[in-house]
Amino acid sequence: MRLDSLSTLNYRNLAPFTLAFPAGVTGVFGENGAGKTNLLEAAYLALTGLTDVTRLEQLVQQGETEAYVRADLESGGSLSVQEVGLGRGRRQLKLDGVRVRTGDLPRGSAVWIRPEDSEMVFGSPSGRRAFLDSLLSRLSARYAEQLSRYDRTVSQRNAALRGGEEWAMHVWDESLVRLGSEIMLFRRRALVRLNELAAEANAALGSRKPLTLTLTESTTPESYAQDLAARRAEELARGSTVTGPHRDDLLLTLGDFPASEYASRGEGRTVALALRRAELELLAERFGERPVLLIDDFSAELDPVRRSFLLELAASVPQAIVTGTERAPGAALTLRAQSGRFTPDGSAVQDGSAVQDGLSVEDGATAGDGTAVETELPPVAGVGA
Ligand SMILES: Nc1ncnc2c1ncn2[C@@H]1O[C@H](COP(=O)(O)OP(=O)(O)OP(=O)(O)O)[C@@H](O)[C@H]1O
Repeated sequence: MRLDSLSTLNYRNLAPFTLAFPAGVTGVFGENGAGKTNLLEAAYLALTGLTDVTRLEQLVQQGETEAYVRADLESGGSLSVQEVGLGRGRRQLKLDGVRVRTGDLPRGSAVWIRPEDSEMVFGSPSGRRAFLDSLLSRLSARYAEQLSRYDRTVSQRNAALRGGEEWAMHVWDESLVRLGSEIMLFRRRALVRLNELAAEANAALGSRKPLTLTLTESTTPESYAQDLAARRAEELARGSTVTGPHRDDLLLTLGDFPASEYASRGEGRTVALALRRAELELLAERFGERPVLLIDDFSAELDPVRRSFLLELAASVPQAIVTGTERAPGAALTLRAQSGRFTPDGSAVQDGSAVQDGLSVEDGATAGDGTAVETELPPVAGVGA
């Protein structure tokens, strides 16, 4: 998978641009607040259609009402264009000019490693479930579909519980058991390979304690219906569904103990990196192509083993974008980030635009020859994805 170029307009603090990326590693360095994370976030959104920001207007530059990102991609020898238009609570996706849903975009196109990944280890079960569900949804469109049906069923069932509609429960239970059981079985199957890959990555990170991933399930496919019936009174009293895969956890055991409670900060960071490498390898195995790797703030990684692991991982994929407050070693291209603008290292910013060795940094509405570049804002009004 290759990101040939990325364009943004009105995206957070980023000046409008079209950036061409070479194969290999692109290093982006600059001071705090320069827009490095925003660049990776925009790239991830354009590549996958995904964002974990719930209030989409946060992604739109202050003072503007709509934003736009576009990725020109190369995959298996063919080219495609993915566009995302953002407005207040709205997201419109296009693939080669045609409106699509997130699931219609290539699902193995990018992996994003961030400093806050440690929260997966130390935070609540919902963060670990989100990691698992997001990965499995990308591995299987069927999983994504069934999970979204299951989540809708839980919400509707909760409303019925709050309304005291005990008489309707058998209908909700039937859907819940069918969808929930499929989700549990899929998770169990996927976990076998995920576990192997995470253990390998943990060892490659020099950890002397083995890493094991297990599911802690609140019920099983075999006992789900009985468990729901047994907890009916409690559920009616609480007005919520208390058993099922939406309550499960991905237990990360390092050595003999749960990492969430016993790991040191550094060990937790190692576990988080192992999970991300496992994600990358699983997507590569599933789709037969290595994703674009986005690494945010490699320079925050002070441990030399983890730092070289990150840089080696970046070198193991056809293309990676690596940000930091210092230059990434071995980069094919180095960009300096400054106030939402990106210029090749060493080149002067001229009227906000620069061109060097196949890289073009085009600012605003005109390219070098004065013609319009890909920054026209597509209509996003009245749509949702
Ligand atoms: N919607 C928005 N409109 C305008 N500016 C925004 C918006 N959202 C975030 N910003 C600004 O973008 C700036 C750059 O943030 P970013 O996280 O990309 O910096 P960074 O270069 O990664 O910094 P660090 O090295 O500290 O991680 C921040 O100063 C933030 O206030």
